[in-house]
Amino acid sequence: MKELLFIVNPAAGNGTALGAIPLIEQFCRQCRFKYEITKTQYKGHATALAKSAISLSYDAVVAVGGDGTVMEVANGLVGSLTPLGILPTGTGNDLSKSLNIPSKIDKALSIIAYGKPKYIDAVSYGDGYFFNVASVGFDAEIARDIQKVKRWISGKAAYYIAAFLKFITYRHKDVILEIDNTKISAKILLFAIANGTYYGGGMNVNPNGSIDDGYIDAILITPVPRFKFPFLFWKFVSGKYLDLPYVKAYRCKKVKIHSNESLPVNGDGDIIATTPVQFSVLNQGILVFC
Ligand SMILES: Nc1ncnc2c1ncn2[C@@H]1O[C@H](COP(=O)(O)OP(=O)(O)OP(=O)(O)O)[C@@H](O)[C@H]1O
Repeated sequence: MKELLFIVNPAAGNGTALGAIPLIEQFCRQCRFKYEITKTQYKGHATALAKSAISLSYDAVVAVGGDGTVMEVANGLVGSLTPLGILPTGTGNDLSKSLNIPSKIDKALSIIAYGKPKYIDAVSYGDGYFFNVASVGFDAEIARDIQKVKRWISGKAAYYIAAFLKFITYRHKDVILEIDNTKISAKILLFAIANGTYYGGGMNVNPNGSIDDGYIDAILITPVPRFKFPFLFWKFVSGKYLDLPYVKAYRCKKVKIHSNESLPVNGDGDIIATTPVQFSVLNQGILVFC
């Protein structure tokens, strides 16, 4: 008989995660699983809850929420033998998309109930780990500004408004990148450090990436004329942009980013740091049902 712990973020997906609780209970009763459901009370709580669950030998600790919740739970489990389960009930759910976890709750629950966990890589940024995609530049500034927009508007509309405002106001940034042993000075539209493939609500940033190969894909996008944005945006969303003259991709183990200006760093949809920042890949960092 399986024993599962569900960590539910009541704030995720405008209440979608909370709405999943009756389905979780019904599913676990039908499968005759032992289960516990606990709700987070504050930002960061999920990491503490997951950490203290490691010694209790659950068959899985399940993050019920969006990318932020998953990152917090995963940070509590990284390096342990306790597998992570994911019920994608947030606004973005990009890591789930990178891992092919279905968005329907009953199907995602079946993967945890009947699937086998596999190792994926984690990427350290000093204070913790991210598991999908980090970035600096255009999209990281949107991730920062979205918090202000959310005071007035919730959900995806907040993202579209923050993105539109950034499109009008963005100034390209000067950075120095150290990608393994190669040093590059560049002006960037954005620079992505990708472990998974999808981010920003389903954009295919890293079409050739693999989340379990022991490598990071570093993707440098240099300035693009503003009038070309709409055309390139479509290419970016569909993952058909790596051969454009503005784009260079590197497969590596370590990345450092320096800049004169302190720049926000987005990791799995949240601001996790500011520059300077250093990333390194941890191969087989966490077990996940996917
Ligand atoms: N009880 C809580 N109250 C408020 N915020 C919380 C609570 N528990 C966790 N959080 C925070 O909620 C944030 C959003 O969570 P998550 O990303 O899972 O949901 P989301 O709906 O996908 O949000 P986003 O719009 O960021 O994608 C996380 O940064 C997390 O730290």
